[in-house]
Amino acid sequence: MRPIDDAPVTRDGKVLVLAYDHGIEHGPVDFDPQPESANPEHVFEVATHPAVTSLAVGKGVAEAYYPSYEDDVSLLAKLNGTSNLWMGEPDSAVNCSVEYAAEELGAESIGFTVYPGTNCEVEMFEEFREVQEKAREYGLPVVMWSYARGQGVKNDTKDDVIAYAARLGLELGADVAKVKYPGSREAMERVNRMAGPTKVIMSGGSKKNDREFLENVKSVIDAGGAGLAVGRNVWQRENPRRILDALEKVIYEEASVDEALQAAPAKA
Ligand SMILES: O=P(O)(O)OC[C@H]1O[C@](O)(COP(=O)(O)O)[C@@H](O)[C@@H]1O
Repeated sequence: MRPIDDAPVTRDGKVLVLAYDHGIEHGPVDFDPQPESANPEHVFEVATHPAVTSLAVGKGVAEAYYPSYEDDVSLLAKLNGTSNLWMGEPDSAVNCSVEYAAEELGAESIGFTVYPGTNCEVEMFEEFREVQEKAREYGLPVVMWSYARGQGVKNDTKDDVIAYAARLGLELGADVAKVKYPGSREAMERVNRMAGPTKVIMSGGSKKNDREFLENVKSVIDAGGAGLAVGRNVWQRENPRRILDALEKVIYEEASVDEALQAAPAKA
């Protein structure tokens, strides 16, 4: 049984995960462009925007801040993560269980990173199996951060590699596969086909200008993708709610990029 369609973590079948696990994955450097983004409370406030279907954070941030927001934000518990200080083959430490996420944190969905192609792939696939099966017991949808990288991967932005990463989401039982943007609408259509019923969402990436960012999102939606998981392109902006207004138009209202930009003008 796939729990995604009825779950409160989608809106009209679409997905906008606000990602905020960067304190683990990248460290303080990501917060420097907008210092207030280092304060989880600021990002929880941003996550109350109606365009956001869930907020992805690790266990510690969830424990400290989610109790004040559980009525207004849907928690996606990110169960594994590794710091940028780690210099080994890509891997990710499991630092929270599905049981803890569901029973203690109040999570409504689960996030888990898998690096296909790493020398740690066997262990990561096995860890994902445990998480996926336990999440099924709790009826929680699973979002797989599917990032091909490691010694087996020559080019992690190649469309073929991204299509493979999305396919692995289907093969391993993810409800949603989060992949890098493959560069064009055509490439994204193939990525979607490979994933079957697994919803595919694009990873936001480093901060871009409004138009370039929204055009990438628009091509994902036009290609049949479900949406995106985005961190820096929202909370590294001075006015995160403005870009969320524009994303709301593009993702849920089939607006063009021009329409979305007009509805959320820079000097509103
Ligand atoms: O491993 P990478 O590519 O450096 O980025 C990982 C980060 O990107 C995300 O997947 C998405 O966030 P961004 O939109 O800021 O790229 C985060 O969840 C994660 O912390």
